[in-house]
Amino acid sequence: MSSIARTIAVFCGSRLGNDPIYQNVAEQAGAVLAREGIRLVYGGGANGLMGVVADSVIRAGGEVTGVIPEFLTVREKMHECVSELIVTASMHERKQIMFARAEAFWILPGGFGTFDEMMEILTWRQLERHDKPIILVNTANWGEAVVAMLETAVRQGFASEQARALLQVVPDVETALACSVWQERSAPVPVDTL
Ligand SMILES: Nc1ncnc2c1ncn2[C@@H]1O[C@H](COP(=O)(O)O)[C@@H](O)[C@H]1O
Repeated sequence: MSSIARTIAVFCGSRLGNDPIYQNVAEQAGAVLAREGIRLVYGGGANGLMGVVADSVIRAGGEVTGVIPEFLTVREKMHECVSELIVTASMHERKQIMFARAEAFWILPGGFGTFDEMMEILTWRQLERHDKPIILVNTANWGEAVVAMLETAVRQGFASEQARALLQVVPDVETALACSVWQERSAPVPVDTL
């Protein structure tokens, strides 16, 4: 059975970026998730766009799960007001929990950490460890360079067109929502096989 995801992981920056348009999209993402009754799973911080998305969901009465490694609780200012906060022993445990709980992934503007999270979830899909939608919201074309990198790999013969197509690139959050269709599985991939 396919339906819109009930829990969506958002990967985005722990900084705000230098254009208010990035904060706007983070606020919109939170508002849309809350409006649709979709739980947000995210990195658990109060800083940057991560904090903006979480605050926006909370303000609109939605549900938020934050997942943060113990060593980042100070540096990324652990969010105190989320519905559920999971403090993990490591970054790997954080990623596994976010992966297991989410039924779709939205990539919003961010930096190196966001790129890492996107590439990992994308390569897990390339390796057929899951079939959850991965959607990059390309606000103000912020993702141009990362998409160009993927397309260069295809041109150079290091990746297939099919693998490139696993990342959906959309202009806005409403389109991301429409693409967040997930096929329910009776047996999800166990996270310890990743
Ligand atoms: N290597 C990493 N793996 C997973 N997550 C990471 C890594 N480095 C940083 N992060 C987290 O990603 C978000 C966003 O980071 P930005 O660099 O601001 O995009 C943040 O929670 C980092 O802890």
